[in-house]
Amino acid sequence: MRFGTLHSLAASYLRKNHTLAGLKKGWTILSDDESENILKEVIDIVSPEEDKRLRMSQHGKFRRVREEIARLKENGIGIHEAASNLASQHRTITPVIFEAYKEYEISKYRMNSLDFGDLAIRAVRAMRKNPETVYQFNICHLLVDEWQDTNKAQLDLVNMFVDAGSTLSVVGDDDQSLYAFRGALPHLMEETPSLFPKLSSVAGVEVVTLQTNRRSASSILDLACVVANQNPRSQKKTLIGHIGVPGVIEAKAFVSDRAEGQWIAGEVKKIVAGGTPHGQVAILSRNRITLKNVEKALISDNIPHLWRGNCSLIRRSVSADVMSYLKLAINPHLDIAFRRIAGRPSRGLGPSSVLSISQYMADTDSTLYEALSWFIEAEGTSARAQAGARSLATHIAWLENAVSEDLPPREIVEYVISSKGVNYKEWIRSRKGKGEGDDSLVVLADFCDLISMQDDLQEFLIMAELSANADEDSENGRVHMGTLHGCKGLEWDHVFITGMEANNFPSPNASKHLRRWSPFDTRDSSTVFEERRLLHVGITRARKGIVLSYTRGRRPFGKMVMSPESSFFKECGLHLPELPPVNRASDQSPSVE
Ligand SMILES: Nc1ncnc2c1ncn2[C@@H]1O[C@H](COP(=O)(O)OP(=O)(O)OP(=O)(O)O)[C@@H](O)[C@H]1O
Repeated sequence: MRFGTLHSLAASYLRKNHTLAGLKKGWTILSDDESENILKEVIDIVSPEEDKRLRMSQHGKFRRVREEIARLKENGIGIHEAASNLASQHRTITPVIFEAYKEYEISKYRMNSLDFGDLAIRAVRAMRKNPETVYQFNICHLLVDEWQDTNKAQLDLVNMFVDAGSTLSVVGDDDQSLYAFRGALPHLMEETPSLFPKLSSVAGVEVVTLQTNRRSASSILDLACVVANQNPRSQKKTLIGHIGVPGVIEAKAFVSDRAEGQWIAGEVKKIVAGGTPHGQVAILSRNRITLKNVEKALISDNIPHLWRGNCSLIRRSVSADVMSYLKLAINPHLDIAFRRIAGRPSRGLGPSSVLSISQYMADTDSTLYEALSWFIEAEGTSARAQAGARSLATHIAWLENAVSEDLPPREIVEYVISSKGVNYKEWIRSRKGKGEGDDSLVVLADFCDLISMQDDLQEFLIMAELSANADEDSENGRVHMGTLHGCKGLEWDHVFITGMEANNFPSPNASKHLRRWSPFDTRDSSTVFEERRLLHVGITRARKGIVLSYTRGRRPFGKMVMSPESSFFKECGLHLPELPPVNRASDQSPSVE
């Protein structure tokens, strides 16, 4: 039996069949930072000002192009399909976006690398051309959880196995579909029976509705159903509670975020004093920014807490440096990794040296690695830069050789960090307090510990990127803080949902955002359906108690912003206590509720 994500299934296929997918041995997955850096360079090449939708700040342009390319990939639209789309009468892609997409793909091709969005698309394309390869995995049954979050590219991947004779079970909940903005299809559960004609014609599709909930108290489930049933649906949602504890639902109103934070911190203390561990409490919000004051209150009250988010070991700067060396070891053409480590440790290769190496690379269509050899001999290269380039070239050659000789990953890392090789550790030590985190050496030790458990470098690099992209596990000894999007699949005894303001939740930007980014499935685009599903997910995380809180005046960025309460209170039939009239003094009061 094999376990994994659809991404990792596609990655395994590509490892086995890299040539069929147009990849060379040693291909690597780019981290999000690496893909972003490539895209930033692409933006400069493609004259985005020709697209009137892209007449905005540099950062705005970049974000928009990045998101449009991601959407195309999530919808299974590779560069070939994008070219057909551009040429068609009903095109949904603009010439500038297509050009950016193409340049981005060319850069990745040159670097023998893929981004996350490529995995399913590239595997499916190779499978379609070589159908016999689908049988390599010998999958007779496939079970996919969280099916409602599947995008078109992943659906195509699943379909390849189904077409090859595999049976399929999917588990999901349309009311927990939160990723339309990332390409998930909002009615996937409902439509699934019709999406697999092969299964329907052979054995039929059996739909099993799971209504018994063994997590939450009945009153909490009733509230969740009230929210879910506000959305149009073919069948009314009913959940039957099975745990025998009474649920507590509270709606709270505060004049200021400071008051809200202090109240929540006080409640957490009471809950913990009653014998519940910190790890059984979560404070969630539509946006991280509305949790700022809660965090301050938790810190002031010395309440241990944990932010969920992208803080994994793999994402730390030190790990990213060492990973770049490792990626270069198996793929010396990965320019983006090369650029990261050219000056880490510093070796006389400053930005201008890296720039001339890059220019040579662009002019001669070579890689940075090849350009390095040119740079060493080039006229005008300073002795210091020359020495730096020479030492770097020696290191890369050593690393390449180590991989071809199958040296264990731990020995390769040892070369990178120790004085017998790159001497990275010493450099990090010397940088303490000069831009590197104080705990960098600890992070480096943790990373080395992790690598010492690995046998296969390429597999490790692929899996490390995949796992760093996944959500982190919650830790039991700390109050969890995070966004509603990040809380899927988790559960706590007590949940606080803050920031229930009209200007925050439902997010006034949500429909605009969905309309812009879901050009392929616009059914939900002008609605708050997805925001309701988000609230539904938040409520169903709680076992025993849920608090929904509204704050009249917040200072998200220093300036006070006032807002009426979220329309969700009324929809839920929850009544808020009345607040005193607006007045500067009471708005600063820490304890008005
Ligand atoms: N048969 C059972 N008996 C007792 N407890 C159960 C049973 N099945 C599930 N549970 C408990 O119910 C809770 C929810 O289960 P689980 O996480 O599997 O549901 P889910 O449908 O995946 O939830 P969601 O998708 O909403 O996150 C868990 O605490 C789990 O331990």
